[in-house]
Amino acid sequence: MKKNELYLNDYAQLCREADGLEPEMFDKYEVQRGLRDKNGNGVVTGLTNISRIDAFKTVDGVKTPCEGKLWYRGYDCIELVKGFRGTRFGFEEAAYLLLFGNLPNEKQLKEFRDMLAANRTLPTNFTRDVIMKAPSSDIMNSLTRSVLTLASYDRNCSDTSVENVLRQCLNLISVFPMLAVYGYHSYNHYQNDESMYIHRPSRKLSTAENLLMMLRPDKSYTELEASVLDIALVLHMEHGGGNNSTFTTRVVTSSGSDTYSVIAAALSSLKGPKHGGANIKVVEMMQDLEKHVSDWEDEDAVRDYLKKILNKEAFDRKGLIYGMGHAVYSLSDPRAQVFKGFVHQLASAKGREKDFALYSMIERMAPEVIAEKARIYKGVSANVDFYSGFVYSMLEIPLEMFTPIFAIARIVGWSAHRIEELINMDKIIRPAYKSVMREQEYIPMNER
Ligand SMILES: CC(=O)SCCNC(=O)CCNC(=O)[C@H](O)C(C)(C)COP(=O)(O)OP(=O)(O)OC[C@H]1O[C@@H](n2cnc3c(N)ncnc32)[C@H](O)[C@@H]1OP(=O)(O)O
Ligand SMILES: O=C([O-])CC(=O)C(=O)O
Repeated sequence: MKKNELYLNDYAQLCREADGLEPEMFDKYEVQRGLRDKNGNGVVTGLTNISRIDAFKTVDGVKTPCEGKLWYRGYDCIELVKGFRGTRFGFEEAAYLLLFGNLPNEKQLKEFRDMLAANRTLPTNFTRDVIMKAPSSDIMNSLTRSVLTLASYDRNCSDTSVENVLRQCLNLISVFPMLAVYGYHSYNHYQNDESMYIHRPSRKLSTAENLLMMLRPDKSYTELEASVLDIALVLHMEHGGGNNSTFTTRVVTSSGSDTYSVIAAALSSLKGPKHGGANIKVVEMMQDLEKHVSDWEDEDAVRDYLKKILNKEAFDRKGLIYGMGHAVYSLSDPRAQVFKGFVHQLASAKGREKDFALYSMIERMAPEVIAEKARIYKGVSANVDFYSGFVYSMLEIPLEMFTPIFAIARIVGWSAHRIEELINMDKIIRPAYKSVMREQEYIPMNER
Protein backbone atom coordinates (compact mmCIF):
# COMPACT_ATOMS: atom_id res chain seq x y z
CA MET A 1 0.00 0.00 0.00
CA LYS A 2 1.25 3.48 -0.82
CA LYS A 3 2.30 5.83 1.99
CA ASN A 4 -0.58 8.23 1.39
CA GLU A 5 -3.10 5.38 1.41
CA LEU A 6 -1.69 4.03 4.69
CA TYR A 7 -1.92 7.49 6.22
CA LEU A 8 -5.53 7.87 5.09
CA ASN A 9 -6.51 4.42 6.38
CA ASP A 10 -5.03 5.17 9.80
CA TYR A 11 -6.55 8.62 10.04
CA ALA A 12 -9.96 7.56 8.73
CA GLN A 13 -9.97 5.11 11.63
CA LEU A 14 -9.23 8.00 14.00
CA CYS A 15 -12.21 9.88 12.52
CA ARG A 16 -14.44 6.85 13.19
CA GLU A 17 -13.25 6.66 16.78
CA ALA A 18 -13.61 10.42 17.40
CA ASP A 19 -16.95 10.79 15.66
CA GLY A 20 -18.85 7.55 16.26
CA LEU A 21 -21.89 8.03 18.51
CA GLU A 22 -23.80 5.21 20.20
CA PRO A 23 -27.10 4.80 18.28
CA GLU A 24 -28.94 4.62 21.65
CA MET A 25 -27.89 8.23 22.38
CA PHE A 26 -30.30 9.48 19.73
CA ASP A 27 -33.19 7.91 21.65
CA LYS A 28 -31.83 9.00 25.01
CA TYR A 29 -31.70 12.66 24.01
CA GLU A 30 -34.83 12.41 21.86
CA VAL A 31 -32.99 13.53 18.74
CA GLN A 32 -35.10 13.13 15.61
CA ARG A 33 -32.68 11.54 13.15
CA GLY A 34 -33.01 13.03 9.69
CA LEU A 35 -35.44 15.51 11.27
CA ARG A 36 -38.04 12.70 11.30
CA ASP A 37 -39.96 11.42 14.33
CA LYS A 38 -40.23 7.75 15.30
CA ASN A 39 -43.14 7.28 12.88
CA GLY A 40 -41.25 8.77 9.98
CA ASN A 41 -43.07 12.16 10.05
CA GLY A 42 -40.90 15.16 9.24
CA VAL A 43 -40.33 17.75 11.97
CA VAL A 44 -42.37 20.82 10.98
CA THR A 45 -39.87 23.60 10.21
CA GLY A 46 -41.94 26.07 8.21
CA LEU A 47 -45.13 27.09 6.46
CA THR A 48 -45.62 27.19 2.70
CA ASN A 49 -48.33 28.21 0.29
CA ILE A 50 -46.57 26.81 -2.77
CA SER A 51 -47.43 23.11 -2.79
CA ARG A 52 -48.67 20.17 -0.72
CA ILE A 53 -47.99 16.45 -0.65
CA ASP A 54 -50.68 14.03 0.53
CA ALA A 55 -49.60 10.58 1.66
CA PHE A 56 -52.10 9.80 4.45
CA LYS A 57 -55.80 10.26 5.08
CA THR A 58 -57.86 9.96 8.24
CA VAL A 59 -60.14 6.91 8.34
CA ASP A 60 -62.36 6.62 11.43
CA GLY A 61 -60.04 8.98 13.26
CA VAL A 62 -56.97 6.92 12.36
CA LYS A 63 -54.12 8.21 10.18
CA THR A 64 -53.98 5.75 7.28
CA PRO A 65 -51.57 5.52 4.30
CA CYS A 66 -53.18 6.47 0.99
CA GLU A 67 -52.26 6.90 -2.67
CA GLY A 68 -50.02 9.96 -3.05
CA LYS A 69 -51.15 13.32 -4.38
CA LEU A 70 -49.13 16.42 -5.22
CA TRP A 71 -50.69 19.89 -5.37
CA TYR A 72 -49.17 23.02 -6.94
CA ARG A 73 -50.70 26.26 -5.57
CA GLY A 74 -53.97 24.44 -4.86
CA TYR A 75 -54.15 22.46 -8.11
CA ASP A 76 -53.67 18.69 -8.34
CA CYS A 77 -50.60 18.38 -10.56
CA ILE A 78 -52.15 15.45 -12.46
CA GLU A 79 -55.10 17.71 -13.36
CA LEU A 80 -52.67 20.41 -14.48
CA VAL A 81 -50.97 17.94 -16.81
CA LYS A 82 -54.34 16.80 -18.19
CA GLY A 83 -55.21 20.46 -18.79
CA PHE A 84 -52.35 21.23 -21.20
CA ARG A 85 -51.41 17.78 -22.53
CA GLY A 86 -51.94 17.51 -26.27
CA THR A 87 -52.77 21.21 -26.71
CA ARG A 88 -49.74 23.20 -25.53
CA PHE A 89 -46.48 22.86 -23.62
CA GLY A 90 -46.91 23.09 -19.86
CA PHE A 91 -43.50 24.03 -18.43
CA GLU A 92 -43.97 27.78 -18.76
CA GLU A 93 -47.55 27.67 -17.48
CA ALA A 94 -46.66 25.61 -14.40
CA ALA A 95 -43.62 27.81 -13.73
CA TYR A 96 -45.85 30.91 -13.83
CA LEU A 97 -48.30 29.23 -11.44
CA LEU A 98 -45.60 28.27 -8.94
CA LEU A 99 -43.87 31.65 -9.03
CA PHE A 100 -46.89 33.95 -9.04
CA GLY A 101 -49.61 31.86 -7.37
CA ASN A 102 -52.23 31.82 -10.17
CA LEU A 103 -52.70 30.14 -13.54
CA PRO A 104 -51.81 32.60 -16.30
CA ASN A 105 -54.36 33.77 -18.86
CA GLU A 106 -53.30 33.73 -22.53
CA LYS A 107 -51.80 37.22 -22.46
CA GLN A 108 -49.88 36.61 -19.24
CA LEU A 109 -48.57 33.29 -20.55
CA LYS A 110 -47.40 34.84 -23.82
CA GLU A 111 -45.62 37.65 -21.95
CA PHE A 112 -43.99 35.14 -19.61
CA ARG A 113 -42.86 32.91 -22.51
CA ASP A 114 -41.44 35.94 -24.35
CA MET A 115 -39.62 37.07 -21.24
CA LEU A 116 -38.03 33.61 -20.76
CA ALA A 117 -37.09 33.54 -24.46
CA ALA A 118 -35.46 36.97 -24.21
CA ASN A 119 -33.47 35.80 -21.19
CA ARG A 120 -32.09 32.70 -22.94
CA THR A 121 -28.70 34.22 -23.53
CA LEU A 122 -25.32 33.82 -21.86
CA PRO A 123 -22.61 36.46 -21.36
CA THR A 124 -20.19 36.83 -24.28
CA ASN A 125 -17.82 33.84 -24.59
CA PHE A 126 -19.30 32.19 -21.46
CA THR A 127 -19.55 28.81 -23.21
CA ARG A 128 -15.91 28.96 -24.30
CA ASP A 129 -14.45 30.51 -21.15
CA VAL A 130 -16.45 28.67 -18.48
CA ILE A 131 -18.47 25.69 -19.68
CA MET A 132 -15.81 24.17 -21.91
CA LYS A 133 -13.13 24.38 -19.22
CA ALA A 134 -12.29 21.08 -17.45
CA PRO A 135 -15.39 19.24 -18.64
CA SER A 136 -16.44 16.07 -16.82
CA SER A 137 -19.23 13.51 -16.93
CA ASP A 138 -20.68 15.17 -13.83
CA ILE A 139 -22.90 17.70 -15.53
CA MET A 140 -24.40 18.72 -12.18
CA ASN A 141 -21.00 19.98 -11.07
CA SER A 142 -20.55 21.75 -14.39
CA LEU A 143 -23.96 23.38 -13.91
CA THR A 144 -23.07 24.47 -10.38
CA ARG A 145 -19.79 25.96 -11.54
CA SER A 146 -21.57 27.85 -14.31
CA VAL A 147 -24.17 29.21 -11.89
CA LEU A 148 -21.48 30.43 -9.48
CA THR A 149 -19.53 32.01 -12.33
CA LEU A 150 -22.65 33.82 -13.58
CA ALA A 151 -22.57 35.69 -10.25
CA SER A 152 -19.40 37.50 -11.42
CA TYR A 153 -21.29 38.90 -14.40
CA ASP A 154 -24.14 40.28 -12.25
CA ARG A 155 -23.48 43.83 -11.07
CA ASN A 156 -26.36 43.56 -8.60
CA CYS A 157 -25.52 40.09 -7.36
CA SER A 158 -26.14 40.50 -3.61
CA ASP A 159 -29.34 42.56 -3.65
CA THR A 160 -32.01 40.37 -2.01
CA SER A 161 -35.01 42.59 -2.86
CA VAL A 162 -37.85 40.52 -4.34
CA GLU A 163 -37.57 42.39 -7.65
CA ASN A 164 -33.88 41.64 -8.01
CA VAL A 165 -34.15 38.03 -6.85
CA LEU A 166 -37.03 37.48 -9.29
CA ARG A 167 -34.87 38.88 -12.11
CA GLN A 168 -32.03 36.52 -11.18
CA CYS A 169 -34.34 33.50 -10.82
CA LEU A 170 -36.06 34.11 -14.17
CA ASN A 171 -32.68 34.45 -15.81
CA LEU A 172 -31.44 31.18 -14.29
CA ILE A 173 -34.67 29.34 -15.21
CA SER A 174 -34.13 30.53 -18.80
CA VAL A 175 -30.45 29.60 -19.13
CA PHE A 176 -30.37 26.29 -17.19
CA PRO A 177 -31.08 24.17 -20.32
CA MET A 178 -28.18 25.86 -22.16
CA LEU A 179 -25.78 25.46 -19.24
CA ALA A 180 -26.62 21.76 -18.87
CA VAL A 181 -26.71 20.83 -22.57
CA TYR A 182 -23.53 22.74 -23.45
CA GLY A 183 -21.83 21.14 -20.43
CA TYR A 184 -22.83 17.74 -21.76
CA HIS A 185 -21.61 18.46 -25.32
CA SER A 186 -18.26 19.76 -24.03
CA TYR A 187 -17.79 16.59 -21.98
CA ASN A 188 -18.90 14.40 -24.87
CA HIS A 189 -16.37 16.09 -27.14
CA TYR A 190 -13.35 16.33 -24.87
CA GLN A 191 -13.79 13.08 -22.96
CA ASN A 192 -15.62 10.82 -25.43
CA ASP A 193 -13.98 12.11 -28.60
CA GLU A 194 -17.33 12.90 -30.20
CA SER A 195 -18.21 15.97 -32.27
CA MET A 196 -19.33 19.03 -30.36
CA TYR A 197 -22.57 20.86 -31.10
CA ILE A 198 -23.47 24.21 -29.59
CA HIS A 199 -26.91 25.00 -30.99
CA ARG A 200 -28.43 28.32 -29.94
CA PRO A 201 -31.91 28.15 -28.40
CA SER A 202 -34.82 29.33 -30.51
CA ARG A 203 -37.16 32.06 -29.26
CA LYS A 204 -40.06 30.26 -30.88
CA LEU A 205 -39.63 27.01 -28.96
CA SER A 206 -40.73 25.95 -25.48
CA THR A 207 -38.24 24.92 -22.79
CA ALA A 208 -38.74 21.20 -23.53
CA GLU A 209 -38.37 21.67 -27.30
CA ASN A 210 -35.27 23.82 -26.88
CA LEU A 211 -33.72 21.23 -24.61
CA LEU A 212 -34.17 18.44 -27.18
CA MET A 213 -33.19 20.67 -30.09
CA MET A 214 -29.94 21.79 -28.43
CA LEU A 215 -29.13 18.22 -27.37
CA ARG A 216 -29.56 16.55 -30.76
CA PRO A 217 -26.79 16.92 -33.35
CA ASP A 218 -29.36 17.42 -36.14
CA LYS A 219 -31.72 19.47 -33.90
CA SER A 220 -34.57 17.04 -34.60
CA TYR A 221 -37.21 15.71 -32.20
CA THR A 222 -40.77 14.46 -32.47
CA GLU A 223 -43.88 16.07 -30.97
CA LEU A 224 -44.30 13.02 -28.73
CA GLU A 225 -40.74 13.29 -27.39
CA ALA A 226 -41.12 17.00 -26.64
CA SER A 227 -44.48 16.46 -24.99
CA VAL A 228 -43.22 13.61 -22.76
CA LEU A 229 -40.19 15.67 -21.71
CA ASP A 230 -42.38 18.72 -21.05
CA ILE A 231 -44.66 16.69 -18.74
CA ALA A 232 -41.61 15.23 -17.01
CA LEU A 233 -40.35 18.77 -16.35
CA VAL A 234 -43.70 19.85 -14.91
CA LEU A 235 -43.81 16.84 -12.59
CA HIS A 236 -40.28 17.52 -11.31
CA MET A 237 -40.78 21.22 -10.65
CA GLU A 238 -41.78 21.33 -7.03
CA HIS A 239 -42.10 19.13 -3.98
CA GLY A 240 -42.74 21.11 -0.82
CA GLY A 241 -40.31 22.91 1.44
CA GLY A 242 -38.81 19.86 3.12
CA ASN A 243 -37.16 17.96 0.28
CA ASN A 244 -33.41 18.10 0.70
CA SER A 245 -32.61 20.59 -2.08
CA THR A 246 -35.53 22.94 -1.35
CA PHE A 247 -34.77 22.91 2.36
CA THR A 248 -31.16 23.71 1.42
CA THR A 249 -32.51 26.61 -0.64
CA ARG A 250 -34.41 27.90 2.38
CA VAL A 251 -31.51 27.38 4.80
CA VAL A 252 -28.99 29.23 2.63
CA THR A 253 -31.54 31.94 1.75
CA SER A 254 -32.12 32.51 5.46
CA SER A 255 -28.46 33.46 5.96
CA GLY A 256 -28.91 36.36 3.51
CA SER A 257 -26.80 34.81 0.74
CA ASP A 258 -27.19 35.70 -2.96
CA THR A 259 -29.31 33.80 -5.51
CA TYR A 260 -26.35 32.20 -7.33
CA SER A 261 -24.88 30.79 -4.10
CA VAL A 262 -28.30 29.54 -2.98
CA ILE A 263 -28.96 27.77 -6.28
CA ALA A 264 -25.44 26.30 -6.32
CA ALA A 265 -26.12 24.84 -2.87
CA ALA A 266 -29.48 23.45 -4.01
CA LEU A 267 -27.82 21.82 -7.03
CA SER A 268 -25.23 20.24 -4.77
CA SER A 269 -28.00 18.73 -2.70
CA LEU A 270 -30.10 17.54 -5.64
CA LYS A 271 -27.28 15.55 -7.23
CA GLY A 272 -27.05 13.23 -4.21
CA PRO A 273 -28.04 9.61 -5.02
CA LYS A 274 -30.66 9.59 -2.24
CA HIS A 275 -32.34 12.59 -3.89
CA GLY A 276 -32.42 13.61 -7.58
CA GLY A 277 -29.22 11.69 -8.39
CA ALA A 278 -31.21 8.48 -7.92
CA ASN A 279 -32.47 8.67 -11.53
CA ILE A 280 -28.95 7.90 -12.81
CA LYS A 281 -28.41 5.25 -10.12
CA VAL A 282 -31.62 3.41 -11.08
CA VAL A 283 -30.45 2.93 -14.67
CA GLU A 284 -26.96 1.88 -13.55
CA MET A 285 -28.50 -0.55 -11.04
CA MET A 286 -30.71 -2.07 -13.74
CA GLN A 287 -27.71 -2.44 -16.06
CA ASP A 288 -25.82 -4.16 -13.25
CA LEU A 289 -28.75 -6.49 -12.60
CA GLU A 290 -28.99 -7.38 -16.29
CA LYS A 291 -25.28 -8.22 -16.21
CA HIS A 292 -25.49 -10.42 -13.12
CA VAL A 293 -28.87 -12.14 -13.52
CA SER A 294 -28.94 -14.25 -16.69
CA ASP A 295 -32.69 -14.92 -16.78
CA TRP A 296 -34.61 -11.69 -16.10
CA GLU A 297 -37.88 -13.59 -15.87
CA ASP A 298 -36.58 -15.78 -13.05
CA GLU A 299 -38.27 -14.15 -10.03
CA ASP A 300 -36.13 -16.03 -7.51
CA ALA A 301 -32.89 -14.91 -9.15
CA VAL A 302 -34.06 -11.27 -9.28
CA ARG A 303 -35.18 -11.44 -5.64
CA ASP A 304 -31.76 -12.84 -4.65
CA TYR A 305 -30.04 -9.98 -6.45
CA LEU A 306 -32.22 -7.40 -4.65
CA LYS A 307 -31.38 -9.06 -1.33
CA LYS A 308 -27.70 -8.82 -2.20
CA ILE A 309 -28.14 -5.09 -2.86
CA LEU A 310 -29.73 -4.63 0.56
CA ASN A 311 -26.93 -6.67 2.17
CA LYS A 312 -24.38 -4.37 0.49
CA GLU A 313 -23.05 -7.30 -1.55
CA ALA A 314 -24.12 -6.07 -4.98
CA PHE A 315 -24.09 -2.95 -7.16
CA ASP A 316 -22.66 0.09 -5.31
CA ARG A 317 -22.71 -1.70 -1.92
CA LYS A 318 -24.67 1.11 -0.26
CA GLY A 319 -27.61 -1.14 0.66
CA LEU A 320 -30.18 0.87 -1.32
CA ILE A 321 -32.58 -0.18 -4.05
CA TYR A 322 -32.66 3.06 -6.00
CA GLY A 323 -35.97 4.51 -7.16
CA MET A 324 -37.74 2.87 -4.24
CA GLY A 325 -39.02 4.47 -1.07
CA HIS A 326 -39.80 8.03 -0.11
CA ALA A 327 -39.54 10.18 2.97
CA VAL A 328 -43.20 11.26 2.65
CA TYR A 329 -45.19 9.11 0.22
CA SER A 330 -46.62 5.85 1.51
CA LEU A 331 -48.57 3.73 -1.01
CA SER A 332 -47.54 5.59 -4.16
CA ASP A 333 -45.81 8.63 -5.66
CA PRO A 334 -48.26 10.12 -8.20
CA ARG A 335 -45.39 11.22 -10.44
CA ALA A 336 -44.09 7.65 -10.70
CA GLN A 337 -47.55 6.54 -11.80
CA VAL A 338 -47.56 9.07 -14.67
CA PHE A 339 -44.07 7.98 -15.72
CA LYS A 340 -45.15 4.34 -15.63
CA GLY A 341 -47.89 5.19 -18.14
CA PHE A 342 -45.31 6.69 -20.53
CA VAL A 343 -42.97 3.77 -20.07
CA HIS A 344 -45.66 1.36 -21.06
CA GLN A 345 -46.46 3.35 -24.22
CA LEU A 346 -42.83 3.97 -25.22
CA ALA A 347 -41.53 0.48 -24.36
CA SER A 348 -43.82 -1.20 -26.87
CA ALA A 349 -42.99 1.40 -29.53
CA LYS A 350 -39.23 0.99 -28.92
CA GLY A 351 -39.17 -2.82 -28.50
CA ARG A 352 -38.16 -2.59 -24.82
CA GLU A 353 -40.99 -4.73 -23.39
CA LYS A 354 -38.51 -7.08 -21.73
CA ASP A 355 -36.95 -4.18 -19.79
CA PHE A 356 -40.41 -2.93 -18.87
CA ALA A 357 -41.35 -6.35 -17.51
CA LEU A 358 -38.19 -6.32 -15.39
CA TYR A 359 -38.90 -2.83 -14.03
CA SER A 360 -42.47 -3.88 -13.17
CA MET A 361 -41.20 -6.99 -11.39
CA ILE A 362 -38.78 -4.94 -9.32
CA GLU A 363 -41.45 -2.36 -8.53
CA ARG A 364 -43.58 -5.20 -7.10
CA MET A 365 -40.80 -7.14 -5.39
CA ALA A 366 -38.53 -4.44 -3.91
CA PRO A 367 -41.02 -3.23 -1.26
CA GLU A 368 -41.37 -6.82 0.00
CA VAL A 369 -37.61 -7.34 0.15
CA ILE A 370 -37.03 -3.98 1.88
CA ALA A 371 -39.81 -4.71 4.41
CA GLU A 372 -38.07 -7.97 5.38
CA LYS A 373 -35.00 -5.99 6.41
CA ALA A 374 -36.04 -2.50 7.57
CA ARG A 375 -38.75 -1.16 9.81
CA ILE A 376 -41.39 0.19 7.43
CA TYR A 377 -43.56 2.94 8.90
CA LYS A 378 -45.83 3.68 6.03
CA GLY A 379 -45.06 1.47 3.02
CA VAL A 380 -42.34 1.67 0.38
CA SER A 381 -43.21 2.22 -3.27
CA ALA A 382 -41.60 3.37 -6.52
CA ASN A 383 -40.66 7.06 -6.44
CA VAL A 384 -40.39 9.60 -9.29
CA ASP A 385 -36.82 8.50 -10.06
CA PHE A 386 -37.70 4.84 -10.66
CA TYR A 387 -39.20 5.15 -14.15
CA SER A 388 -37.96 8.61 -15.18
CA GLY A 389 -34.51 7.38 -16.26
CA PHE A 390 -36.09 4.58 -18.28
CA VAL A 391 -38.30 7.14 -20.02
CA TYR A 392 -35.31 9.41 -20.74
CA SER A 393 -33.29 6.50 -22.11
CA MET A 394 -36.15 5.71 -24.51
CA LEU A 395 -36.08 9.37 -25.57
CA GLU A 396 -32.37 8.74 -26.25
CA ILE A 397 -31.33 11.35 -23.71
CA PRO A 398 -27.83 10.56 -22.41
CA LEU A 399 -27.53 9.22 -18.86
CA GLU A 400 -25.35 12.16 -17.75
CA MET A 401 -28.27 14.52 -18.44
CA PHE A 402 -30.86 12.77 -16.23
CA THR A 403 -30.22 14.67 -12.98
CA PRO A 404 -29.58 17.97 -14.82
CA ILE A 405 -33.06 17.60 -16.38
CA PHE A 406 -34.44 17.32 -12.84
CA ALA A 407 -32.56 20.53 -11.97
CA ILE A 408 -33.85 22.36 -15.07
CA ALA A 409 -37.34 21.74 -13.66
CA ARG A 410 -36.71 22.06 -9.92
CA ILE A 411 -35.06 25.47 -10.19
CA VAL A 412 -38.61 26.79 -10.53
CA GLY A 413 -39.59 25.33 -7.13
CA TRP A 414 -36.34 26.55 -5.56
CA SER A 415 -37.03 30.06 -6.89
CA ALA A 416 -40.57 30.09 -5.49
CA HIS A 417 -39.31 28.91 -2.08
CA ARG A 418 -36.46 31.42 -2.02
CA ILE A 419 -38.91 34.22 -2.67
CA GLU A 420 -41.40 32.88 -0.08
CA GLU A 421 -38.59 32.66 2.49
CA LEU A 422 -37.43 36.21 1.74
CA ILE A 423 -40.93 37.67 1.95
CA ASN A 424 -41.95 35.98 5.18
CA MET A 425 -39.10 34.90 7.36
CA ASP A 426 -36.20 37.25 7.95
CA LYS A 427 -34.93 34.82 10.58
CA ILE A 428 -31.81 32.69 10.17
CA ILE A 429 -32.56 28.93 10.23
CA ARG A 430 -30.50 27.54 13.05
CA PRO A 431 -31.55 24.24 14.65
CA ALA A 432 -29.71 22.84 17.68
CA TYR A 433 -27.33 19.93 18.10
CA LYS A 434 -27.22 18.40 21.57
CA SER A 435 -23.56 18.29 22.47
CA VAL A 436 -22.33 15.03 24.01
CA MET A 437 -18.72 16.18 24.01
CA ARG A 438 -16.57 15.57 27.10
CA GLU A 439 -14.58 18.56 28.43
CA GLN A 440 -10.79 17.97 28.75
CA GLU A 441 -7.87 19.73 30.41
CA TYR A 442 -5.48 21.27 27.88
CA ILE A 443 -2.36 19.06 27.37
CA PRO A 444 0.90 20.88 26.59
CA MET A 445 2.74 19.63 23.48
CA ASN A 446 5.59 17.96 25.41
CA GLU A 447 3.09 15.87 27.46
CA ARG A 448 0.99 14.45 24.58
C1 LIG B 1 -36.68 12.92 -5.93
C2 LIG B 1 -36.36 12.15 -4.75
O1 LIG B 1 -35.57 12.57 -3.97
S1 LIG B 1 -37.20 10.68 -4.56
C3 LIG B 1 -36.07 9.66 -3.64
C4 LIG B 1 -34.95 9.18 -4.51
N1 LIG B 1 -34.03 8.33 -3.76
C5 LIG B 1 -33.91 7.02 -3.98
O2 LIG B 1 -34.59 6.42 -4.81
C6 LIG B 1 -32.87 6.30 -3.15
C7 LIG B 1 -33.44 5.05 -2.51
N2 LIG B 1 -34.38 5.36 -1.48
C8 LIG B 1 -33.98 5.80 -0.24
O3 LIG B 1 -32.78 5.90 0.03
C9 LIG B 1 -35.04 6.14 0.79
O4 LIG B 1 -36.25 5.53 0.45
C10 LIG B 1 -35.26 7.65 0.91
C11 LIG B 1 -33.95 8.36 1.22
C12 LIG B 1 -35.84 8.24 -0.37
C13 LIG B 1 -36.26 7.89 2.02
O5 LIG B 1 -35.71 7.33 3.16
P1 LIG B 1 -36.49 7.33 4.56
O6 LIG B 1 -37.07 8.66 4.77
O7 LIG B 1 -35.57 6.79 5.57
O8 LIG B 1 -37.71 6.35 4.22
P2 LIG B 1 -38.57 5.49 5.23
O9 LIG B 1 -38.67 6.16 6.55
O10 LIG B 1 -39.84 5.13 4.54
O11 LIG B 1 -37.67 4.18 5.36
C14 LIG B 1 -37.97 3.13 6.23
C15 LIG B 1 -36.79 2.20 6.27
O12 LIG B 1 -36.68 1.56 4.98
C16 LIG B 1 -35.39 1.76 4.44
N3 LIG B 1 -35.50 2.02 3.00
C17 LIG B 1 -36.36 2.88 2.43
N4 LIG B 1 -36.16 2.88 1.09
C18 LIG B 1 -35.16 2.00 0.86
C19 LIG B 1 -34.53 1.59 -0.33
N5 LIG B 1 -34.87 2.08 -1.50
N6 LIG B 1 -33.55 0.69 -0.23
C20 LIG B 1 -33.20 0.19 0.97
N7 LIG B 1 -33.77 0.54 2.15
C21 LIG B 1 -34.74 1.45 2.07
C22 LIG B 1 -34.88 3.02 5.11
O13 LIG B 1 -33.46 3.06 5.12
C23 LIG B 1 -35.47 2.90 6.51
O14 LIG B 1 -34.67 2.04 7.28
P3 LIG B 1 -33.99 2.56 8.66
O15 LIG B 1 -35.12 3.00 9.50
O16 LIG B 1 -33.26 1.37 9.11
O17 LIG B 1 -33.12 3.72 8.26
O1 LIG C 1 -39.72 15.19 -1.22
C1 LIG C 1 -38.63 14.57 -1.16
O2 LIG C 1 -38.08 14.26 -0.09
C2 LIG C 1 -37.95 14.14 -2.38
C3 LIG C 1 -38.74 14.28 -3.64
O3 LIG C 1 -39.53 13.44 -3.99
C4 LIG C 1 -38.55 15.46 -4.45
O4 LIG C 1 -37.85 16.39 -4.04
O5 LIG C 1 -39.15 15.53 -5.53
